[in-house]
Amino acid sequence: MFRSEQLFERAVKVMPGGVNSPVRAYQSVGSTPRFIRRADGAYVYDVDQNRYIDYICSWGPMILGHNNMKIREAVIQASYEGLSFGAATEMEVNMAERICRLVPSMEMVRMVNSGTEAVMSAIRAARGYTGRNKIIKFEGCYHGHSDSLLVKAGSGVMTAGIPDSLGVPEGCARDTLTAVYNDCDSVARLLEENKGEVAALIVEPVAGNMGVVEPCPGFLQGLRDLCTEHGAVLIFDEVITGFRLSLQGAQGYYGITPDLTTFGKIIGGGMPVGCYGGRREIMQTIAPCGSVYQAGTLSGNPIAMAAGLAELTQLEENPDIYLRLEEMGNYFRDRLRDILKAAGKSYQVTGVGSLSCLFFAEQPVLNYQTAKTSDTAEFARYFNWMLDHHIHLAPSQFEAIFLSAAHTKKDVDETLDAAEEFFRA
Ligand SMILES: Cc1ncc(COP(=O)(O)O)c(C=O)c1O
Ligand SMILES: N[C@H](C=O)CCC(=O)O
Repeated sequence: MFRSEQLFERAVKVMPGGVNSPVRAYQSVGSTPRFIRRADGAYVYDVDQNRYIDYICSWGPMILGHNNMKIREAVIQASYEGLSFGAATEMEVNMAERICRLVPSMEMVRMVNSGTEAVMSAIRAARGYTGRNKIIKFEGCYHGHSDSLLVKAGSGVMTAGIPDSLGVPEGCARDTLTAVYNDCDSVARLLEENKGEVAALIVEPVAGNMGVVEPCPGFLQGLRDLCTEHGAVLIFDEVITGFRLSLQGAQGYYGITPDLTTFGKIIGGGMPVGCYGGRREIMQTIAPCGSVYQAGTLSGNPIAMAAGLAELTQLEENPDIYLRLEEMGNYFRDRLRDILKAAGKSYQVTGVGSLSCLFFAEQPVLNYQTAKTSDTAEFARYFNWMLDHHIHLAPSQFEAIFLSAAHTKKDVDETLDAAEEFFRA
């Protein structure tokens, strides 16, 4: 028996599903999770000494590749000074200044410890600022696991087919309205029907949790206009797209300015971090400036700030990384489309920059409903074939394929050769 299997046997006895986050459990692909011992560059290595080309990249933060030397050194150096102080530090000022300088819509920021916390806090700020309760989110978008956002959510909840989680009181979900991604009319209708009651509209500017679904031309601008017209706060959840599509995230890439933005794991270089920020007048409602309460014992943790700053510094100093990722992403998607065509398959390849997805769906994927037409059994077969060929994909049809600056053309070709063999077979 392999060591991963042995560990999984032990894990399921003491952890729900054997994991600390549901998507890792491989339930929807019917195999055993590989237990990862270490990672370097574009590769992860499991406890059975197998090397895999990794396209999870810790769900985004490893944009520079795993075990980046400068991030590792920054973490080691910071650790000599102490692991946590629960007090103000210079490092967190540096981080806040950096984010505000790089992302013009961020006039003020507050650091937190995860994407979930960032989004939950941004929603609270928007409610406090507007004095309204209702929010609009999109079916299939995932914004972490806070109560009011576990409504028709993507990611693990979509994979497990439980989009409305048990344990969320009816009252928490009642104020969450859901619209159809890429459909501004569905948003306009909700805003009209709930006139003067909607505090915020939250969107993943590129949806990355129902597979990858790009915004149609005009969609994000339409949301901007509708929010302005109805006095609702526009929140871009850039936990996946932030510092990935560009140094200014998706908002820079598409040229749309939200009122608030959430960032997550990528600003921690792999450490548990998130932040929310945006317009000064909204952020000044946060305690101790204002009466919207939000706090965190470990927020702005010095080790996490050091790691994040080392990551952002490298991205800022090497802007060609984004050009390379875009080129590599286009190459990956184009060659995959050619492979499918040659195999007579009409599956959908989507994506932008370093984010891609292969939907086992026959029709174009524009939203949650069309994403759900995917043949998930066929995806599972593909996933396991790729895993057997040492390619580490996200174990769900409804997650993204992440490229990093460490992936070479050889890695991508090796991956696509395995895919080609699968479709030929
Ligand atoms: C767009 C988006 N928002 C929020 C979250 C929640 O972040 P976390 O898992 O760090 O709580 C995630 C990922 O999980 C995400 O992809
Ligand atoms: N889709 C999620 C992150 O973006 C997957 C990570 C998780 O929930 O463990």
